[in-house]
Amino acid sequence: MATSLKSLSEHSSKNILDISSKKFGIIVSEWNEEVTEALYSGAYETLKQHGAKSENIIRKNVPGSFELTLASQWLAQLEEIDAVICLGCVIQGETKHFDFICDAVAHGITNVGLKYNKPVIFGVLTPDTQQQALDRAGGKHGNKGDEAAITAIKMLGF
Ligand SMILES: Nc1c(NC[C@H](O)[C@H](O)[C@H](O)CO)[nH]c(=O)[nH]c1=O
Ligand SMILES: CC(=O)[C@@H](O)COP(=O)(O)O
Repeated sequence: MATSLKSLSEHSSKNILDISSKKFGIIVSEWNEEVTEALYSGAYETLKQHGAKSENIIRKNVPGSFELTLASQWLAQLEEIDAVICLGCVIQGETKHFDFICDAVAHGITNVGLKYNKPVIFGVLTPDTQQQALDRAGGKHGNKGDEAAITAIKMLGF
């Protein structure tokens, strides 16, 4: 279902896990900062609303989405981290650079989750335009950061 047909922020809180003792790493790409800061706010607030303690939410920044993979490995390898949320926004430009980044990040963080056997969440927007990004970072289609946080919680309750 396309995002345009549902809100990224809509979710059921039924049977949600008690996450008061869970520790989360959130990695934020600095590219398209207006968007990624909105994603971070959504993810942070959603975790808090569901019982996470602020001292158990560890934020790290990376230069761009391509660096999310290595940074997710640095956090996922820490025994005390229960889940990692990767937040970024890769906007289509004139060249194929977009494709290489998106492909690398999607495959990269998938492999980190498999390697360390813990949730590593793909909270990366891959829009064609800035407006599409803003629409999904607290705009008319909700907030991808909310969705990423809920996904992490649900995976911990698997
Ligand atoms: N164009 C975007 C980038 N580009 C930077 C890369 O992510 C990476 O930091 C660089 O290639 C050095 O390794 N990053 C984004 O997150 N969003 C973009 O739109
Ligand atoms: C996704 C990117 O790296 C992209 O924004 C860079 O733009 P361009 O493809 O025009 O160099």
